[in-house]
Parts: sequence; C-alpha cells; structure tokens
Amino acid sequence: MNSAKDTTRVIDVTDLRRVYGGGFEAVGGITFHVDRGELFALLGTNGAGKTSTVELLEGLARPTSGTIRVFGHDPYRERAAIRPRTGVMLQEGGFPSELTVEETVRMWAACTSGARPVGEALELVGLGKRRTVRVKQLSGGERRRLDLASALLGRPEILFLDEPTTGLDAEGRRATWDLVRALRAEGTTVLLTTHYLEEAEELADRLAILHAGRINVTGTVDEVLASQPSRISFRLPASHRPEDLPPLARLWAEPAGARADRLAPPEDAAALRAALLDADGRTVRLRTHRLQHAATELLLWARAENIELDGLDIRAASLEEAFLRIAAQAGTRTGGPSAPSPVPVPAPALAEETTR
Ligand SMILES: Nc1ncnc2c1ncn2[C@@H]1O[C@H](COP(=O)(O)OP(=O)(O)OP(=O)(O)O)[C@@H](O)[C@H]1O
Repeated sequence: MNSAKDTTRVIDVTDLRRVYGGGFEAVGGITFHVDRGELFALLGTNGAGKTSTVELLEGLARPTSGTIRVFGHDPYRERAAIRPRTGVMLQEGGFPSELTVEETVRMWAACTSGARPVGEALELVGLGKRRTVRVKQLSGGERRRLDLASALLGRPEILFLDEPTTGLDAEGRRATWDLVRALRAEGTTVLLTTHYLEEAEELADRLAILHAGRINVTGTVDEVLASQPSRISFRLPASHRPEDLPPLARLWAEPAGARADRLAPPEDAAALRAALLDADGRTVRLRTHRLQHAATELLLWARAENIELDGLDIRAASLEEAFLRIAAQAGTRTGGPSAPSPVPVPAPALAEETTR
C-alpha cells in the first residue's frame, strides 16, 4: 500500500458512459476515484472499455453522460488546465520512424514546459545507450520505453500508462515496474491499464476489473483477493468415497458458477460427486474462503483415516482467478447496445465503488 498521507482526490468519475456512433455502449456507467499518489489499475478483458475510459479521462473525447473531474477540472472542456500536469503513454506512440531516439525526445521536450533534460528521461527508461538509434530500428519493447520517456518528460503529477509493458521482456518489465514505483514514491498519481494481472498485483494500490463496459469488482488487491475462493485439490484414494470426506469439506465445494458465499451441501451422493469430483472420478476440487481452516480440517481427516492425498495442491486465491471468474460469470460481450449485463462479484467490503 502506498504510504502517502495526502489523499486529495485527483480523478473523480461518476456514472460515466461512452456510447459510440451506431449506439454501441463501450463504457456503461462506471464510478471510481483515484487519490493523489495512488496507483490505480484498470483491468479488463479485450474490449472491456479500458481505452475508451482512459481517453475520456485524458480529455480526448466527450463523455456521453456522467461526470469526470481531474484535478477538479472537466478534462474535455478544460484540457488546457490539465494537460501540463499530465503525462500520457499511449498504446501506440506513433513517433516519426526516421528520427533518432534522442531527436524524438528532444522534439517532445520542445513542446513541454519544464521538461526534464533529455538525457535524464532516456536514462530513466533505460534508453541512454540507444540515443543515436533511429526509431524504426527499435524493438517493440524499446518503443514502449520511448513512449514512457516522452510521458515522463514534463514531470507529470498524473501519469496515464496504457499497457506500458506490452512487448517488454521480463527484465524490461521489472525495470519499468521499478521506475513506476519510484515515480509513485515521489508522489506521482498513476492510472494504469494492463493485461498483466501480475503487474497489477505488484503495483496497484487499488484496482477495478472492467468487463463489457462495467466495473465488476474494485478495491485493494487484498480486498479483491479476499472476495475470491482459494482452491484445494487432491486425488481421493480408491478406498474412500466423496461421502467419506469431512462434512465441512463438502460444504466448501463450490459447484461451477455457484456463489462462494451461498454454498449448501449437495443433498445426495450423486450430487456430491458431481460437485466435488473431476471427470476422472478421483480428483477432488474444493473451493474455500477459509484456506487455513479447510486445509487443516482436511489434513487432520487424512491422518485420522491413515491415507495419502496424492497430488495435493493448496492454492491461495489469485488475481488471475478473480479475473477469469468475472469473465466467465459475466459472459462475453456480444456487441451492440444490448450487450449483456455483467453479474457483480459478491464483495461486501468492496461496495464503495460499483457499477450503477
Ligand atoms: N470508435 C469506435 N467506434 C465503435 N466502437 C468502438 C470504437 N472504439 C472502440 N470501440 C469498441 O468499444 C469497445 C471497448 O473498446 P476499448 O478499446 O475501450 O477496450 P479495451 O478494454 O481498451 O480493449 P483492449 O484490452 O483490447 O485494448 C470494444 O468493443 C471496441 O470494439
């Protein structure tokens, strides 16, 4: 968590909608905020509406309805007030390919008030040794870093990072994360969109998972994880049947698609088997919100029964699982104004900001 005490609201979004020509609703009424010095990650499936949202925050388009305030200003009508305080890293920087790295950043610096020295910006993103290379000769990852250098030039108070590490190798990704952390430590507010859940887990103070234009879950990483069940799986020895498992373990089993907080034990042996067992008839899969409790109960039972639980796998909830469950529960967007409504993930602790 960010330790910054200053909680001035930098971004405030209420009931935001964006409907494209033809009536397609890309952003369907979202509400969230980002405080000063926070890193807020916007996650989502392809076409979820992340870029459509970020473009509105940057003032590049007018919302269909709802309100946005960035530093208290309307970013579309008062773009001039916001622009000097903002750094934007787009998905495609679109720099002239014949210019060198240094010429490119120098060109941007000329349009930026109070710009960092060009060398400093290039060193920050690890392109110090590539300054004489033409843009067209850069790798995809190096272009992303050049995009980042230009976004950082004006020492922005808020940084919009749209998939900043796409195309970067593992080392480049780590280096970018370190840089983003350092910027945040200096007080920069960051709005990040990413497809890498690990990236959000590493960096985000808070996040929102967007699906089909709506926010399905939002909160700190820990809060989002707490809304997801952990998993236990193992192979049941031939000597034992699912009905022999301790009753609590049966309660923890979550049939596909069921809400983890509304579980009831299946009424008969056939239903219990269907809920617990894989197609192989031996692998048991349990889901639980109380991992330590469930694992202890299961292991004590196995010891009392004097059996080995082959292939035992005990896994804490991950952001990836949260993401996949949201995508699966909500279905996929079919397009058009009548796209299906997402099913909210049950998360009472996360109710502060939700789709309306
Ligand atoms: N100019 C446009 N006109 C009509 N529909 C559009 C337009 N731009 C985007 N869309 C649609 O809006 C939806 C949201 O797109 P958007 O680019 O915001 O999603 P995203 O979450 O950023 O996706 P990705 O992760 O694939 O980059 C998509 O279904 C997209 O096809």
